[in-house]
Amino acid sequence: MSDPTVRPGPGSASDRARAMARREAPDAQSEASAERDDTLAGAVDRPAVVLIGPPGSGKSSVGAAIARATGLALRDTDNDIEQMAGKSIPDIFTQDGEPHFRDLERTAVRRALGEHRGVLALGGGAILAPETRAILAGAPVVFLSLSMSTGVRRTGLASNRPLLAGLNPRATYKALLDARLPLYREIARHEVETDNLSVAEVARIIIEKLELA
Ligand SMILES: Nc1ncnc2c1ncn2[C@@H]1O[C@H](COP(=O)(O)OP(=O)(O)OP(=O)(O)O)[C@@H](O)[C@H]1O
Ligand SMILES: O=C(O)C1=C[C@@H](O)[C@@H](O)[C@H](O)C1
Ligand SMILES: [Mg+2]
Repeated sequence: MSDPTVRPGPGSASDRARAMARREAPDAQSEASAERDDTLAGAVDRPAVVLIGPPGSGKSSVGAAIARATGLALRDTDNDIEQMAGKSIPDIFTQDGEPHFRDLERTAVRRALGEHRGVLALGGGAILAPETRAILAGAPVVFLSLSMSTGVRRTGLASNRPLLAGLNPRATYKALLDARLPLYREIARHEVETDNLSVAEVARIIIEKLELA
């Protein structure tokens, strides 16, 4: 996978973006940036890194570790969706249904891509939307991959993942992986296999690959 932005020169757009991200509040949203929403999504130098992967792959925890280590701001579109809806993700699924959740998610991802310059963690199913895959083209997307057994273990104790709440989590997780793997790989610039790595190790690999520090 080629990556034209991994080795930016001094004073490059990426350097400026990182400097701005350190100054910016994570969810600062000016009127101007709201207007830029549609036009700038997909621009190559924003955000600094976009994390994708199935539930439990570590997008939120690795994102937080990268943010701590680099000083970049962290944004997680799952949090943005909960703010937009004024309720938790399980409540959105239960009360409004998955299609409504996916609508909110498309909007949240488009906004975040247009205005956030730091570390961006996406929800596990965000890449299901063709529109989202299209606007991710050119962004520094990192796919955190993992096996079914690791995914089931990491998500097993959490009750906040409505898609995995069924009777047979292993089969559900396998079906989810099978359906999504080609989509994650279609848009990823880098893939980090996380089964045998700690959160800190995954974060360090990404920081080095994308020269974020
Ligand atoms: N590389 C890792 N090694 C060990 N534990 C990990 C690793 N990555 C994530 N975890 C643990 O797995 C759990 C799920 O991680 P996390 O919430 O970051 O996943 P996620 O990709 O954001 O999931 P979701 O799509 O549901 O938001 C957490 O308890 C986290 O500490
Ligand atoms: O994998 C998925 O489809 C999801 C993952 C989470 O991050 C949340 O976005 C939501 O629970 C759906
Ligand atoms: Mg998460």
